[in-house]
Amino acid sequence: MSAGLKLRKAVEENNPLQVMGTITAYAARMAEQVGHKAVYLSGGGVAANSLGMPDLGISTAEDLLVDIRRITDVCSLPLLVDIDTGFGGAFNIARTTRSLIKAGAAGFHMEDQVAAKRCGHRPNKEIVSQQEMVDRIKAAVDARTDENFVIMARTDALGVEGMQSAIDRSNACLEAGADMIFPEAMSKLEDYKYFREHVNAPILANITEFGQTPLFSCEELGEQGVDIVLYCCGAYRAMNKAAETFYRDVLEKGHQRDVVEIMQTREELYNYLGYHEYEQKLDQLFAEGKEK
Ligand SMILES: C[C@](O)(C(=O)O)[C@H](CC(=O)O)C(=O)O
Repeated sequence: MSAGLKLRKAVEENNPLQVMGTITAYAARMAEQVGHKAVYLSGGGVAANSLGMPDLGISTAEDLLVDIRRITDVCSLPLLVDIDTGFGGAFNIARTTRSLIKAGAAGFHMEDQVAAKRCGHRPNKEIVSQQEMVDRIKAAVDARTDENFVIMARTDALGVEGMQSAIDRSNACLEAGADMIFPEAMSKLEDYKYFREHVNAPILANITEFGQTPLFSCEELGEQGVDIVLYCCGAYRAMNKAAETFYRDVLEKGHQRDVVEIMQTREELYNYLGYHEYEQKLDQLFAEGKEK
């Protein structure tokens, strides 16, 4: 079953589907083993984690592809990827689409911001015309080499032009062949319901911390008709806070004894990695040589 089909099935079977942001291959392994059904690669996450840069359209498709391949190599869950504005014109979007499929991604979301984009929860966003966004979607649909690969249109119009524009843009994208819709930065719970009633396709709610959207629960969102709940950066933020605590504590105290309790143990790490199985394999493979 292709990754895209896996994602479509997961959306159908889970109401709503929780999609977990996993910034690294190891985090994806953890999310899978904890029991999640789908994972996500955040554009802001790649910029911050892999490049040490802000989410302002600085990363390239190749930056993303490196992280995608690492994740799909070790995690069998469908991976949804944030491709910002698609990394250029129609031919670039086509290339991005094909490269993501080859790298094993299940789908992407592409947005209607201008190329010099901002995080969706920041002020002063600018969006391209509806026609330009429709052309972006058409380029991706036309380039798709797996018809089940999910093309999700993200619209940042709500905070710029209002609800009606977000609905109109989403419907235009669906007509152009998009499969799912991501209305960015909703602030009211009932807006999801209204939006879903006017957009006949699965919709994603991005429940990102410290942004415009309150931390609605999965149950509350499900009641509004939301199909997918995205936790794009939560685990990453938690990891970063823990790392910062470690750095500060060791600097201040000259030892790490007080922060050991917030750490994952060596054994836990090894279990997620299958370290002991690897070791056994190594011993089996080279047993003969050792006996001599
Ligand atoms: C979804 C998002 O594009 C991301 O990069 O993960 C960001 C998340 C965030 O900044 O909290 C977004 O623009 O919403």
